[in-house]
Amino acid sequence: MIEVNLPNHHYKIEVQRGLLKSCGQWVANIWRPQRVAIITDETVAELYGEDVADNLVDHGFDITMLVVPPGEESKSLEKATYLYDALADNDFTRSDGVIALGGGVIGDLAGFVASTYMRGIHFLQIPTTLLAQVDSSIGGKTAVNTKKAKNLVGTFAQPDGVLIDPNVLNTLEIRRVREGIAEIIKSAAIADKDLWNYLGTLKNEKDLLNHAEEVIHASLNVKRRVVEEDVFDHGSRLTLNFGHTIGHAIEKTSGYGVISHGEGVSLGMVMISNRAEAFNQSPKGVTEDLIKMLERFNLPTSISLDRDMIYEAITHDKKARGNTIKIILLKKIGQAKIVDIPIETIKDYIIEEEV
Ligand SMILES: NC(=O)c1ccc[n+]([C@@H]2O[C@H](COP(=O)([O-])OP(=O)(O)OC[C@H]3O[C@@H](n4cnc5c(N)ncnc54)[C@H](O)[C@@H]3O)[C@@H](O)[C@H]2O)c1
Ligand SMILES: O=C(O)C(=O)C[C@@H](O)[C@H](O)[C@H](O)COP(=O)(O)O
Ligand SMILES: [Zn+2]
Repeated sequence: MIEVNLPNHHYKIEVQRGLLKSCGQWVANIWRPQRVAIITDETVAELYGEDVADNLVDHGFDITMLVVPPGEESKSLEKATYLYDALADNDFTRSDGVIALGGGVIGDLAGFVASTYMRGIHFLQIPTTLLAQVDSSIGGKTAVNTKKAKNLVGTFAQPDGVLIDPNVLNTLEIRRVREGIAEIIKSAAIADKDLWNYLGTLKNEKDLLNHAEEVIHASLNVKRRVVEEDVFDHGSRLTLNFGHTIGHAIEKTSGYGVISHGEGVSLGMVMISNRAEAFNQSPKGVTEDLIKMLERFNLPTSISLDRDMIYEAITHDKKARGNTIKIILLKKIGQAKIVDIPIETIKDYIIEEEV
């Protein structure tokens, strides 16, 4: 069990194989019996929806299932509006709660809806992808995308608890497993050399899944430490955005969901490090180390893209302030730094041709 201690909030993350089957008891330890909306997507609903709902009913909860289509396109204001209406139609009040059951899309969307419906109702996270289990379910960033940019509209809102059952990863497609690994590699690269070295002992994605509990714990601890230090993203938390400036822009310009979040982060980490190395802002060899680690888990490391389109998307990045933007670079493997540059200069970090 991991505890997250924030200035005005404290919650527990439980990581245990098979825990989903007894989630009713876990929820009952946090909430008294009440109305609960399970927000999920069609794929996850089919696989785990009934088990979770039945278990909660057995513990006295009154369940409403709210299901959206799977995929990044559901992280939208349109789906948020659908969910607000559904909560109101089912008479949800501020003493009721939301459970986000799914990947990062569901976590971000359900967290956003819970934190804005009636100015905020309680929510829990039950992440079902590796990415959500190691990154998005903790830390309290919620968001939806707009036509202009990824995660343009969102809140900081912490869950009352996070339940992680690594067994659910058995049904995950391998491409989805890789996406989670991209965020794990990011966490190791910015703040945990031991985790980096450990990842280097694993053969591939399947081998990593065999060691899921250790890897999930280590990644969560990186994120927990960073979030506890800077919950509102004013300073050190920005390092969790390594690879995301260009990554988010790639996701947006490819059409949400075509290049996934994890793939964008993988490409973004390589691109920014490659240029930083050329400009003597990161040490020689760091990009090659990153590429080797990403390739070990079959993540993409190069792409052809349109610099102007990527630049336009980056101008809406939340790390921009006036005419400058903060970028995240590696000081070395296991340590990151935040560098302020004029926003136009980001063009020098965007490589158009496949490398
Ligand atoms: N809030 C944060 O701190 C944070 C951090 C990282 C990423 N994110 C966001 O997370 C999103 C990406 O999350 P994701 O990669 O989990 O994508 P996702 O939620 O779209 O899930 C990927 C796919 O896996 C399916 N799925 C989920 N669980 C499954 C299971 N156990 N078995 C079989 N299929 C399953 C889903 O239906 C979906 O089709 C992005 O929008 C990204 O911006 C947020
Ligand atoms: O929690 C954070 O802080 C992160 O930056 C984690 C990222 O992996 C995640 O993708 C996050 O949603 C990005 O946030 P944003 O502020 O760039 O929208
Ligand atoms: Zn991310």
